[in-house]
Amino acid sequence: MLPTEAKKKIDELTAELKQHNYNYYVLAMPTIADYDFDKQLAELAKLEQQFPEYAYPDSPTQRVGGEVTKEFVNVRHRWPMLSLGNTYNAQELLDFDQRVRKAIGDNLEYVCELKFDGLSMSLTYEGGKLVRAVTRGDGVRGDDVTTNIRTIHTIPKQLHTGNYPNLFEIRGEVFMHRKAFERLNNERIENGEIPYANPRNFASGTVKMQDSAEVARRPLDCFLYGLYTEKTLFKTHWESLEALKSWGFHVNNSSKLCKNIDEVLEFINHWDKERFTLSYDIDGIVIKVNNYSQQQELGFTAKSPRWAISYKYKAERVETELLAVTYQVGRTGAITPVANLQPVQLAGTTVKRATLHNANEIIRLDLHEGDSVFVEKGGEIIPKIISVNIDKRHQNAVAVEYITRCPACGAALQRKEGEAAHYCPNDEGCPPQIMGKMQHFIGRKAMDIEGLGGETIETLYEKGFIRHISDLYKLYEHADDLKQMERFGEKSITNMLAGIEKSKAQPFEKVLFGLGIRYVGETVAKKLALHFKNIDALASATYDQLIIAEEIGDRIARSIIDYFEAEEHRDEIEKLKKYGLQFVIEEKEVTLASEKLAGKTFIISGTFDKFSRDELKDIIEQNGGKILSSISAKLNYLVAGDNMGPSKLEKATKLNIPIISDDELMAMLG
Ligand SMILES: NC(=O)c1ccc[n+]([C@@H]2O[C@H](COP(=O)([O-])OP(=O)(O)OC[C@H]3O[C@@H](n4cnc5c(N)ncnc54)[C@H](O)[C@@H]3O)[C@@H](O)[C@H]2O)c1
Ligand SMILES: [Zn+2]
Repeated sequence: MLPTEAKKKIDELTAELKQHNYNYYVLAMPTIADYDFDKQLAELAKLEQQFPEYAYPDSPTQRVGGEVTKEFVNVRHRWPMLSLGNTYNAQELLDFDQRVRKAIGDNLEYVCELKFDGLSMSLTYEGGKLVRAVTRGDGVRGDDVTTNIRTIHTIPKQLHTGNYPNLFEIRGEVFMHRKAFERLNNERIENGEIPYANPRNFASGTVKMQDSAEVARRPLDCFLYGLYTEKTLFKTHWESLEALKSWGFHVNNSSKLCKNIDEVLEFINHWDKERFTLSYDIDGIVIKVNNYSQQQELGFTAKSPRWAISYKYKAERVETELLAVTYQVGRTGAITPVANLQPVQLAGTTVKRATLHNANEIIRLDLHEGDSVFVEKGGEIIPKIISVNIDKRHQNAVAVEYITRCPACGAALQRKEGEAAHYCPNDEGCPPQIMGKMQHFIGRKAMDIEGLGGETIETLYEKGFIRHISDLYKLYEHADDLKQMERFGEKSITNMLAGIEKSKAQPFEKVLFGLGIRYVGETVAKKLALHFKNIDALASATYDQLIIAEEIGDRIARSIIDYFEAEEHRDEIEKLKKYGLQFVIEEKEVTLASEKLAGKTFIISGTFDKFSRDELKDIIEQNGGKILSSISAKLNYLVAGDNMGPSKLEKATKLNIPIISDDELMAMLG
């Protein structure tokens, strides 16, 4: 290669890889597969070796890829947080083993660990208390995300007495279990938000949120895998892992001590198949030299330790043809472009469609009609188009152009500031939105109406029988007309009407979820119902009153206020009330355990290690106490846990209200 060519290529690759690092670490929305990223990085490293005069000192080959953000206080790491070299095949691993043995001799052991696919976190403990949690950032400095990390139940906030040093740092991986990911991602899809591609991105996006109440709603977990102390306490990594377990840390039990590289390869092969049985994603195996003094001898490169390496599993990928791009309109009006593909086998299933997320994705792929595309389904649950095979593009192929009007109702699409999705604004007149809302309402998790399915809703809508949710409850007036219709037997009509009648008994929380208020998923609806007890209290709640409720943050509070401001929503609720739906929570009979808190009022805020907020609330009420909905001079006690919002704290302090812990509350009960 000519030097001028090399320089151009180095410039290009450097710029491109930096952008990918930003997408991956800061936005948590990567646009290229890890495998391709690593291939490009290796290409750049090779060119830099041949033409060192053109290499940039801050090249992505020399630095950890992340950065610190402006939203958090940034903290310098006592020990830099590095990356890991990676390999994708056995030969590269054997080369690693050769290099290691050349440097330290043949007398060595390896520890093999699962490579959890999340984001690394550094935790500092002082006197057994968690004092700080910091992201890797650029490796030298990271973001202080302590309040968010405190919401993770498996991270101890206070260690039991033990023989741990007074000050130490421990590192691990924060991740999200696949089940939680699916549940929350489905909620996002239902709410018309853009889903995350995989649990890693979801976890990474969550840790960087400003709203700790929202973080608490998204269950994260953490495995710890590294101890850092001023004085070396143990001879080997394996011993330190054992100690971490005994101090109460969540250490993964699959790790294995291996005598040689053959045992390492065996471990890798074993987990290549077994990894799908885990409840979380791993993207490979980490291999570490066990002995600390040997680690020291091997040392570090600018970016990663020489005593460790990762073996990464490849995601399965196939090539197929793009048949057409179609557009779906969700119940919230969000438009989702979908790639319809020539059916192809991938990871054990037939793939016919892949999501394209939004207009940006089509631009990123530079998608043209009839393109041949690479589709992947690795840790990702939703198949995704990774890239286009440009070599196979037809001459004169036309670029795919995003629609400007709603495919269902023709309204001009809108795009909100800062959002990637386009919306159809015509929520009162756009058929898929109206039907989508009704389908959501009758669904199993909402009103669970027997004898009425999604397709029937479509037919009833098309025939003009229903326009709003409330119309379902006057359907019986049309029983005779319905029986005249094709495909509807007398029996099925009777069943359907009975199902609708029965749904009037569904509890308030289900009705509330069924209304389809943006961001009010199943869990949030439950919390709101418990807290506000009835729809009128919820509808008239102020912003301050809303964010006091458990798990309700800024975003949800605003959405609720918007919803109840709309007159058509209030009218609809009045109609549903008249039909006899439940808009008040069913009060459980409370048997008083004691009268010790009689006449006293409480507000519970923050998160607690030993109790959920609902449990504390029950305890207070069972002992005669009362829960208030907002901080005022009438309040006797604020029970505060971790992560209490600063505004609440300020208000309580101003009003001179005693702030007590859960332990102090228990002490009041004797
Ligand atoms: N697709 C993209 O756009 C894009 C962009 C940047 C980076 N990436 C991917 O990220 C990788 C680089 O990221 P990286 O620097 O975080 O390196 P890495 O993820 O390959 O390896 C280092 C990390 O592994 C994690 N880890 C998990 N389990 C571990 C264990 N048991 N012991 C020690 N560490 C463990 C730690 O968080 C550590 O920081 C690249 O190889 C690439 O695949 C992708
Ligand atoms: Zn429309």
